[in-house]
Amino acid sequence: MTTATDVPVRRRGVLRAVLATARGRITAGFLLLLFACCLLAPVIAPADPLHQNLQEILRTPSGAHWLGTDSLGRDVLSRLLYGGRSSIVGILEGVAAQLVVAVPLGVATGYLGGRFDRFVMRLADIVMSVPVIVILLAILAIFDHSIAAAMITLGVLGASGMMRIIRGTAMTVRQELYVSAAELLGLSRTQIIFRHILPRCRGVIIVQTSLFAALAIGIQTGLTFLGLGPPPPAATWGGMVNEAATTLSTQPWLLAPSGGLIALTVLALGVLGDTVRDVTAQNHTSSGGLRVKPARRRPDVAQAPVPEGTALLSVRDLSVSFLTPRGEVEVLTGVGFDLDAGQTLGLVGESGSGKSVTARAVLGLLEANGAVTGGSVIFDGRDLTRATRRQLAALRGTRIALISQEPMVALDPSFRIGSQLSEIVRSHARLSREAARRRVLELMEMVELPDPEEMAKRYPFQISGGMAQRVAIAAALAGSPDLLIADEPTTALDVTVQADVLALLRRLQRETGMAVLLVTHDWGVVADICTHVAVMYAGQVVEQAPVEQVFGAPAHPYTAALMASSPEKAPRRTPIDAIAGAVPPPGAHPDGCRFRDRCALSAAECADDDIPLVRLNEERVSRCIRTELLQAQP
Ligand SMILES: Nc1ncnc2c1ncn2[C@@H]1O[C@H](COP(=O)(O)OP(=O)(O)OP(=O)(O)O)[C@@H](O)[C@H]1O
Repeated sequence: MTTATDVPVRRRGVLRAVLATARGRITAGFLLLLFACCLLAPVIAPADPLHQNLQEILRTPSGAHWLGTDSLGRDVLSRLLYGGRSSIVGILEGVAAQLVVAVPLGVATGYLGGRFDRFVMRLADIVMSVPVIVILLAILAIFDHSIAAAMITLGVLGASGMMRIIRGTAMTVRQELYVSAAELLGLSRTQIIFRHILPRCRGVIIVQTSLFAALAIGIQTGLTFLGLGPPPPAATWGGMVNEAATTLSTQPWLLAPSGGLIALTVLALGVLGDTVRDVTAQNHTSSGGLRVKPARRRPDVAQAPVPEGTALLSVRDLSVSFLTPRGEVEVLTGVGFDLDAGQTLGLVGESGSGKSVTARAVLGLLEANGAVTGGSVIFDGRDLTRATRRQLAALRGTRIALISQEPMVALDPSFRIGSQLSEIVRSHARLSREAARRRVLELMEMVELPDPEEMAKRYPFQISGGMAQRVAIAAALAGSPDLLIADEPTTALDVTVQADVLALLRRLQRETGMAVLLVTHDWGVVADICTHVAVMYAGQVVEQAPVEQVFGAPAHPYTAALMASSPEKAPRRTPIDAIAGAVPPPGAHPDGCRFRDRCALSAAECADDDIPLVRLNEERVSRCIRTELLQAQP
């Protein structure tokens, strides 16, 4: 789900997420310290880097010379610090040149495409074929050994690689639905580039920049080592390595400070780049830089309508947080429910109550800025919150399948439906082409697609939304899952088609005996196919019970209000009884009962403490202390 707030979330999130990892903190800290020390060299260096003392040549570290002295008795630490200044300035010049060329061109070619893209790409091909070292040597000769000129040239020549990568990312983002929506809403190209494309490219830009910086240090050191940089006695890291090499047999220590510092700097830049890549990649199982707390057990919470241990899916005390510009916000708090084979549990609630996040957390598919911070998701006896990415990937599609609101998004428009289904079928079982074809036709029949043979030959854009949802259901069934998670599977469909798809889901569930977790905000859908319902409000389950009991008499004022506001319940031509106010955003919930500000039955004690789930009967729980009052109402 992409919200209007996503862009700033990502902008602030990368730095925080990098710093939340140990390697991010260590490498960023080391580089910052190095940069600060080098830039402050005139203030902190213990000696003049050019001052020679022939009485004290080739000394090992001592109190007077922390890193020893070189063959002319100069203080190695001071020379390293001063040499670092020119290295850093050179790197910054190269990085700046690379960014100035690569970012605008990469974003523009990826987003605009067309002739401009083709022209720039051909130019990039030519630049990439140029031998960089020859050009650098020529530049150094022309510009009198100017490292700045060499680094700027390196930045410009290296920009074509970075530009290609940014272009690829921009092309992907261009195809996202929210970018199309922004275009339809009339945002200008510049606005779209700055609001949507650039923030998504930020990760790759940082990664490429740190890799380029590492490369630039290597090349700069090589050039100064060969004496192609500033002439002696100027302090440069490469020059120091050169000096150390000449005295290697008499004083091997001399190589350690310069060689070690160069190696550490290159390593730190590489690791920092990797860390940025890891936190910005859509690594759905990463903690997104959030600290995972052990499950908080609340002994007073009676949230197990099905006895613990027997349910196929048992979500216990699940908490999920996201990193946002306002810091870490808890979006789910102690969510719990059970779902057994053959049951269909409807997760209902207003927009923003946490239904989709719950479904994604069960699948281990939270966005990179989110993480499960407590609780467990026990599926068939295994805690999925502790499963590795590989284990989760092995479960998804086989034992747990997902169908979403937008079936078309899951179908690749460039392949025929039959071939896409066949690929999925063959990923689950080793089947010959012919056996896979038969299985595809069988699945298509199962989901009641008319004329499967003919349908298999069609492309996704040649079928309707309802048909596409049936194809998506067939794909989900290919692995014979035990649990099907359906996130608003009928919301995008025509009303008549909705009924058909629901009937299909009901029949398939009856025949296969799978459990279904259905996210919806439609009570009609709940009444139609659910056996149980869990009502969510502001990141908590406020009531869970079998559907008949909920429809008989809601046991939470929110359930009652939600049902009353349902369009299906309202008599024709009467206004819908909408719930006043809105779901409080995560992080801004009132104390005590989260619904109390909107609740007609709210009393002073509702604000006192967190309201626990109270067991009303064997199969029913409610997070309300005034349930009797509600049920006494006509
Ligand atoms: N990646 C994210 N970063 C920050 N906040 C998020 C993220 N994803 C979801 N949220 C927040 O979590 C809350 C619950 O979102 P969720 O999508 O689960 O609601 P929902 O009940 O499914 O609503 P809807 O029916 O509109 O999809 C919302 O306040 C949403 O803004």
